[in-house]
Amino acid sequence: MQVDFIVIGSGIAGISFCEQLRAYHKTFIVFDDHSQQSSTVAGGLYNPVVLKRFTPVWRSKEQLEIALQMYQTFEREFDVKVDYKVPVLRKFSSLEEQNDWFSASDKPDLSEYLSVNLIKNTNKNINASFGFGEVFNTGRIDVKVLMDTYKKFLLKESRFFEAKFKYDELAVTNGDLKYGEIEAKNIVFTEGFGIHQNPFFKGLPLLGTKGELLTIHAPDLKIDFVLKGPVFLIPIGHDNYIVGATYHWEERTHEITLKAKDELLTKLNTMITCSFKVIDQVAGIRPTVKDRRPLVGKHPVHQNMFVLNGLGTRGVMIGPYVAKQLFNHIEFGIPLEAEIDIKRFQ
Ligand SMILES: Cc1cc2nc3c(=O)[nH]c(=O)nc-3n(C[C@H](O)[C@H](O)[C@H](O)COP(=O)(O)OP(=O)(O)OC[C@H]3O[C@@H](n4cnc5c(N)ncnc54)[C@H](O)[C@@H]3O)c2cc1C
Repeated sequence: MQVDFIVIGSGIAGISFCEQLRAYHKTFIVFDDHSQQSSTVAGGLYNPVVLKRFTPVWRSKEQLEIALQMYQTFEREFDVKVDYKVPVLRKFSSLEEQNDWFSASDKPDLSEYLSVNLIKNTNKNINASFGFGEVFNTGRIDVKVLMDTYKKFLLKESRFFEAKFKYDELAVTNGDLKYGEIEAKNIVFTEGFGIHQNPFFKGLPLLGTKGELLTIHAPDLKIDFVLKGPVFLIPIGHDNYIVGATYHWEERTHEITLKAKDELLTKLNTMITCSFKVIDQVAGIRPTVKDRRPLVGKHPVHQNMFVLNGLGTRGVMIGPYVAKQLFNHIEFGIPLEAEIDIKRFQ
């Protein structure tokens, strides 16, 4: 079998890159062994503002434009709904925070994202005496539907190998790539935290930040917006809500922990007063990077070997943006932005 690309990983990074390949009619196959689950568990939220400090996300405008276009195309092509345009309300915990918000909303790079109206709380099940500020251009991608749909599509086309990619079985001779019976012009690694097993790129400073989320069932809560307090509370339908997430830098496993559950429940209990039941808990490792920028680029020796990683805490927005840059770089020779290029670590 001959293909233009082998892609290792079918998380948000892998799917975003494959969507570029599909748009340009490239042939490709995908390997995934489900060894990482950052995308599988992700809350799927996109939001152009850092809500702790009221600053814009790096390249927020460009990221949103490219990402929303990709999800829209995805919905059209595969006839599924993945993009839910849900508002995010930031809960204020003091008058000082309200003031900080209103001075931020005056800044040119934030004014289109932060509402200037103070929203009063009218829901008796929410604790928010200082009210909320609304963030515009936010939403939630149903990453599970995105991934399931894509896997089904790839399986139908016989392009999906549900197997571990064994790095030592990749033969690289004079620039030709061969893996078993497969000959490829290029290979792109989108393995998330799995990069640490990859002999070609494991030297890159991917740190990894474990995160855990709960799903709760809260029939009395009745909110149709994302509530941001000490944690996010994200409505997902049927009176269920995602609560999260935690950030832990020392543990690097996919095990759920009681410690994280307690931490999330303690924070949640400062936000809502009604009763609820925890119905699920999940964990994953975010592919975070030392300088908080993605890891994109070409292997220093093998010219047809590439990496697309380091999507960090915001894969939904940044994935399509960097996938497009990598594709344009490979196919049209357009230089990568210096800030995302792995050359910065060489
Ligand atoms: C708890 C939690 C909540 C989050 N919430 C959000 C959110 O609300 N919004 C947001 O934008 N981001 C969120 N994120 C971050 C987001 O999940 C990541 O940025 C994103 O999923 C990274 O995608 P990825 O494709 O790079 O990596 P991954 O999702 O880890 O995908 C890598 C894939 O490669 C496969 N793989 C690895 N090695 C091999 C191999 N040798 N052979 C075959 N397959 C291999 C793995 O099985 C995996 O499927 C969250 C993350 C966590 C953990």
